[in-house]
Order: sequence, then structure tokens, then C-alpha cells
Amino acid sequence: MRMLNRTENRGVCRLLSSVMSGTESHTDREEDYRFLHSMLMEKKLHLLFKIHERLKRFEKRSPIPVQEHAASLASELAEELINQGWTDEIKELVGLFSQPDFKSLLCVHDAVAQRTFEPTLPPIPDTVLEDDEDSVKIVSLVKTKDPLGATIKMDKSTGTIVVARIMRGGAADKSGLIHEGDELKEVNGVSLEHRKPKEILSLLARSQGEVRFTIIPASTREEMSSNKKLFMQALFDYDPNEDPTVPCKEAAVAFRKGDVLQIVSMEDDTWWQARHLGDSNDRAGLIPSQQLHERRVALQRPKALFKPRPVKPPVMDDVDYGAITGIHIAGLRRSFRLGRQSSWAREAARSRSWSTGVHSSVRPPAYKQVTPYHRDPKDPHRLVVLVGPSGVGVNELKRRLLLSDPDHYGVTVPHTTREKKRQENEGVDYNFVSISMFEEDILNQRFVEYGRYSGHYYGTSVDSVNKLMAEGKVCLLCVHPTKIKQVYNSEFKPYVVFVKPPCIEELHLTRRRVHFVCDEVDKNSVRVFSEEDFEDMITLAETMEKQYGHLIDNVIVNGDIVVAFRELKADLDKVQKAEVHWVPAEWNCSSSPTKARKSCSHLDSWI
Ligand SMILES: Nc1ncnc2c1ncn2[C@@H]1O[C@H](COP(=O)(O)OP(=O)(O)OP(=O)(O)O)[C@@H](O)[C@H]1O
Repeated sequence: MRMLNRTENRGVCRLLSSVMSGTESHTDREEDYRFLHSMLMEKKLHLLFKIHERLKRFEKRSPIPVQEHAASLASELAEELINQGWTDEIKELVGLFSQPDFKSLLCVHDAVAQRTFEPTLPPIPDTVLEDDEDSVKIVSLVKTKDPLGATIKMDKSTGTIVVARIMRGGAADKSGLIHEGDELKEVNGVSLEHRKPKEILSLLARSQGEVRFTIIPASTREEMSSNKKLFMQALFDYDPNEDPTVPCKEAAVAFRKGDVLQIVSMEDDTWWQARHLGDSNDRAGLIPSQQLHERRVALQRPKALFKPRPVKPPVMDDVDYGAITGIHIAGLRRSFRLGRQSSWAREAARSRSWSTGVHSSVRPPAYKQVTPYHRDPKDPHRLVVLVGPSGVGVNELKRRLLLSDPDHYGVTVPHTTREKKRQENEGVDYNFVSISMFEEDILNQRFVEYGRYSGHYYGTSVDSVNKLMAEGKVCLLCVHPTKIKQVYNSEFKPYVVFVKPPCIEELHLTRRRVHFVCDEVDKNSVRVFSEEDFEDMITLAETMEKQYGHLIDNVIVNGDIVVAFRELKADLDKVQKAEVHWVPAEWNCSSSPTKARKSCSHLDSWI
């Protein structure tokens, strides 16, 4: 590099000296002054100034390359020279032209002259939504006979197509423009919404030369999901008009239990900001925070404190004999839940309900964080869990569902340790197992619910639920609400229906002719509902709904059985056809990356 000439040097020196004199008054200590002086007088710094000035001048001149094809010119020249004769000078020059370093230098020159180092991106399509402007990236890759070196898969929680893996050394990897987790929005202008990875492969197969991807980079997606998309399902009704504490009624949002709200701000401890899902109105409104709702619930006086009747200790060896399924379409055998209706069982059920009932200090949450789940037709159906107080009609509704469509609905085959009867079939009526096997499964938590009755174990195994779901059936499970947690995970994605009794008058009207079968053995023993049974049913239903409301997806009031069944059937049909299921956020596959990767790996499609 040429050294600074004297005039230039003087200019820089003068400038730096004036900087020095300007700072003199601010530097008290001698060493500070020396340090500054040596830094500003540093030769390298002066050279940097010089380079900067040169570049500025160069930029102003905007030089145009004299020659854009120096490499081809050199080879043409070499050819011409050879034809002139093979003198020593020509030999030396041709030798120089054929040197790889020289050739590369000319290629680089041409690339700079032609500006081919800059990727030529197509113009941004008009179709790109205004909202997406900041987040969408358009990437063009040139397709050769080799694949692009990436795999794609469908993100189960959002239904979008995402890049699953980038193969090292492939075209996608070399481009550095596509990354794992990027969401593919379009390929060559064709929207990928609702498309399966397979369809995208054929779309890519059809494209020649340049392939243009419209993508949402993974970083933006993460930002969007963490910053913007927090969804909560309301677990209570809220009407600002009935809330005297709301800071501004007009600025508040009314909602019903079950509504999904997008939370946009949680900064205020008392009032969050949210909007209704799919609300075209962009403006968010105020909603009570979880904390505020909890405080209000805590301040509420219990409506009526029902005094539990003194309960005689039941004479039995049952500990947890709960709801054991067992209605089979062939013969429609009654459920063992009916075993609970014997006097000792009812008493025990009552005592148990009170021990975990209204006196429990567990406060139900106000909102449940949810996430959208797009069910793939190949996925198993969601498990349907029916819960309700004993005698309300859970099994009756299950029986009717089974009869209505035996190919679609199914129930699990229970396990038992009792002797097989002559007319019973192994694996059809029961899975007959030894006591040691049963107890081992209890220890390994392989039962959703189990109990003892007449000295024998009965239980519904997790495997039996899995088996039925793998057969493509909608598994109907009746359990005590305390057992919901056993299946409350992304594997079963339970849809929980709470069957609720109507008011006492309607119970009197509708259950007039009902008899309970008390015992599995003595099928002739019958019992009508007493006033006490009805009261218990209503009280227990209230307790259950309060305590397990956050796990419940729908409530069916079982007054008229025909109406209740129709409602339940319509609801389950709707769930099955739903495009989006709002499921608890903790079920999201991504919460367990290894598992998600494992379960999705076979779905990746190579592009
Ligand atoms: N809406 C209704 N109207 C009239 N009878 C009903 C109605 N619902 C259920 N029943 C009858 O009430 C009785 C109890 O119903 P079911 O066996 O389904 O109760 P459950 O909720 O399963 O309770 P458990 O778990 O204790 O067996 C049955 O004889 C059933 O036919």
C-alpha cells in the first residue's frame, strides 16, 4: 500500500491534533493524555482513514469494468498466439495463461465484473400478505439431477410443512438459506396450505431449473409462537357488564367457558389483554388474569355446605373398585360400574367423594393453555372418556353409542383374576390373568383403573386402550374423574365428556322406572333410585364439575336419554370432523423433542 503523501498526512494530522486539543481539557491525568495521543497518532489508524477515503472516491466514480470476459479472452488469445508460431515468449505467455491460479484470478475478475456473486432473486410476489412481510423469506435454489438435500414433514400441532432435516453438503445446506424448522409456505408460487409432504414431492418433481421457496424462517416461527401465539381456553364465563371491578367495560372482552382466547399481554398482574380466536378485529381487550380470578373464587362463600351423612365402614375388601368397563356389543353385558350400586358400594363411593370433594383445597384454574392439533386421518381417534356421578347414565350412553355404530366405537376388554366361566371367552369377555401378573401390572402402572370385587381384581389396562385405538376405533372409556390423569397425555389425547344429572324434578320424572342391577352375580336383585340417591348424584356432580372442570371438554345433561344421546353423538361427530382440536399445550409433541422426532421420523419426505 502506498504511504500517505505529505499533504494528506498533514490533513489527517491536523484533524487528529484538533481532536487532541479538544479533549485536552477533559483529560486531567498525564497518562490518559499520553494514551489518547498514542492512539490517535497511530499509523494504522491513519491508514484506515486513507482506505476509507479511497473507497469513498471509488464509490463516487462508480467505475465500469473494461472487460467482463477476461477468462475467455485469455484462452482465445492463447489459441491465437499458438497459431502465430511457438517462440519462447509465446510458450511462456501460454504457460502463464494456463496456470490454475491465473485462470482462477480471471474467473474472479469476471465474476466481479458481471456481479454474478450476487444472487438474482425474483421480485417479491404480490401475493405475499402485508402482515407476513417481515417474516417471509424467498429462497431460490437451482435444481440439478440431485435432490435438494433436505427432508420435510408435517408439523402435527400446526398442520404446516416444515423442514425436518438438512443433509450436510447438499444443495440446501450449501445455500445456507434453508434451515431445519423453517416452515414452507409456497413452492414456485403454489401454496402448500393443507398439502401433504407427498404432494409437495410431486410438485418439486415437476419443477425445472430454479425452485423458488417462500418460507417462514424457524427463528421467526419460534418468535411468533413464543411472543404472539399464546392461547388460553377459558374455564369460566365472563361478562364485563356484571363485573363492577373492571377498569373499563368497553375495553373488556366477554367470553364463555370453553372459548379459546389469544393472550397478547400478561404484563399486568390483574388484567390481561386478549382477543377472541379468529376475531377479525385486531384490538385486544381486558380479561381477568388467572390471579384475579383465583382471588375472586377464594373470596366466594361456598353455596351450600352439604353435610355428609355418617358413613358406616363398608364390609368389603375393595379399595379402588372404580369404573371398570365391560359392555360388549355381543350381548351388551352390564358394566361392573354397576357393582357400585350395592349398598356398601354406594356408601363407599359417597365417603370417597367427600374425601376428595368440596373440602379439597385444590383451586381449579381459570384458564388452560391450549395449542392447536391438526389430526392427520392416519392418526388414531382421540380417546373418548365419559365421566359422571354414579348412576347418572354414563354406561347407558356408552351402550347406546356402541349400538349406534359398532364398527366405529369400541370398548376395552377388562382384565380379571377370577375364574373363567364356561360361556365366557378369553380376550373377548375378559383377559383372564393370574393374581401375580395383575399385581405386577399394578406396580408397573399398566392400569388406567383397577379394583377388587368379591376378592378378585378387575381392571382396564393401558394396553387394552392402546390396542383398540390402534384398530382405528373410537375407544369409549368410563372412569372416575380421578383416573382421567392416567390417560391425560398426547398419546391418548382424551376428549372428556362430563355427564351431568338434570334438576331433581327431572330426575324424578325420567328415572321413575329405573332399576339398578346390584350385583354381577345376582342379576335379579333390583333397586329403584331413592331420594337420597338423586340428592347425592346432584351434589357429587357439582363437586366433580368444580374440581375437574379444567379437564372436561363438554358437558351433557342427561335428562331425557334420547335427547342426551343425540347431543352426545352429534358432539362426538363434530369432534371427529374438526379441523383443529384445541388440546392442552403440554400435549404438544414438541415438548418432548426426542419422542416427537422418533414418532415423526417415518413421515419425513426427502426433497
Ligand atoms: N336419561 C335417563 N333416563 C332414564 N333412565 C336412565 C337415564 N340414563 C340412565 N338411565 C338408567 O339409569 C340406570 C343407571 O345408568 P348407568 O348404569 O348408565 O349409570 P352409570 O352412570 O354408568 O353409573 P354406574 O357407574 O354406577 O354404573 C340404568 O338403568 C340406565 O338405563
